[in-house]
Amino acid sequence: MQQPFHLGWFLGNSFGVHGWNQQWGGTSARDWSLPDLHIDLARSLERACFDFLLMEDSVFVPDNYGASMEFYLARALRAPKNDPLPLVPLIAQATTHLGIVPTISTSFYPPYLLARLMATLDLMSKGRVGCNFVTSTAARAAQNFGLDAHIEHDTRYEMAEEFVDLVTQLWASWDADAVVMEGDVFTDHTKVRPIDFKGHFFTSRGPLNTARPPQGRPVLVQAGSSPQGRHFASRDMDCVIAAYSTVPDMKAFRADMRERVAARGRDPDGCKILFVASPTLGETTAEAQDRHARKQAHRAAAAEVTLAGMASLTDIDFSTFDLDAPIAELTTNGQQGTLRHFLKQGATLREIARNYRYGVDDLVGSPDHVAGQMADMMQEVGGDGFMFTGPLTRRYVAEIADGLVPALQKRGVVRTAYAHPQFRDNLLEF
Ligand SMILES: Cc1cc2nc3c(=O)[nH]c(=O)nc-3n(C[C@H](O)[C@H](O)[C@H](O)COP(=O)(O)O)c2cc1C
Repeated sequence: MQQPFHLGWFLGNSFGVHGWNQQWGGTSARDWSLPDLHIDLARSLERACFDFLLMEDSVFVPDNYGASMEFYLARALRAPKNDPLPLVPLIAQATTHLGIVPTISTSFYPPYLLARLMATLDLMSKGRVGCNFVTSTAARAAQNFGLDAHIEHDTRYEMAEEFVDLVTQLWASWDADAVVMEGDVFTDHTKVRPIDFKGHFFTSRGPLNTARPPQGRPVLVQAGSSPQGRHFASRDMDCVIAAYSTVPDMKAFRADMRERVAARGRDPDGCKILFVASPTLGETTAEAQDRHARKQAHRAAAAEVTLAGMASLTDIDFSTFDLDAPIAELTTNGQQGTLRHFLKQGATLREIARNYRYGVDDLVGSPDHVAGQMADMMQEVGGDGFMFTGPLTRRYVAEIADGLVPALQKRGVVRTAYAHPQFRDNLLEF
């Protein structure tokens, strides 16, 4: 009997514009700033017993392609985009078990504010939130927060580790049994303590002025893939998400992460590793193959969209490069692991744009066929699950939640019911 695996949904472009100029987009582009599409998504994921919904975020309008904001704004790529945090309580109200993971920048968020905000959300949702920690990667983002240039890549991760140290201590500044509500006493003051945190980057006295989060601390998630990103993730994270497109790359990442987690004195099974996947489904395998071929042809014809997307993640203006010249090694202060994965996919930029796979992209077929492919892949990789991602339309969500997941459930490889009320307990269940 195969060990079951976990399912998450990685919502790229988060609370931005979805479905604009796309078939099956319905009214979601016009209604982009309303929460309805996200709430529908969350309800579908819960019906399919997903562990969690992760909402990406970024805090800048890109101008990395052609030194102008035009490419991005004209196509609604990355802007406009609302802050995803206000969606969290709305989704929590609309669901009962789904984990909800907004993205937080450790480079720009004041740690005390973040600790209080996440504790509040964990209390409001009775223990169902998590936090995707990113260091933010764009110079433009840094400039929105008063810096001339972004903090150096590895230093950002040192800050991130200290940030997590501090917020974790703030969450623990109230004992679990501090609120007693006995006689005249609401809170036992002996169970609430200052933390007097004095780090290299951050200082905070504490304690938090709200109570301890029900999970002790929200579920901690991270997606860095450089050696520094992996090192950061290994100390505290409950879950690491990664975008690789081949089984050997997935296996190598998993083995490396588990080694790093063990080297920190932790049980490697305490840190779940989930891989990004975008299946293409059809009622028959032939129909799915046809859809996949059209998707690939579309990508090959729209090289600029791929290159502009990568430009905004790496601060490299690919519009200035010869698309057919051999591509040299490039360096970035942005997303280093992502750039490395991108450059591996061809000899020239045109070839890379044509071939580019963000995650596991070649799962193609009927729901039952893809469920078999995914089960086999997880068996080979060793765990711990997948993060679906793709163009957010209600049609695509239904294909995954109401087509593919029931096929996975039939095979017994994903859960059919939640065993626990809280997010971390479900994540660590198997
Ligand atoms: C699935 C996934 C989701 C991510 N979500 C975000 C995000 O919401 N915001 C962000 O700034 N970076 C995001 N990243 C980027 C990572 O935080 C990280 O910068 C990137 O993977 C490169 O790793 P490195 O910085 O360690 O080189 C994401 C990466 C992956 C693979």
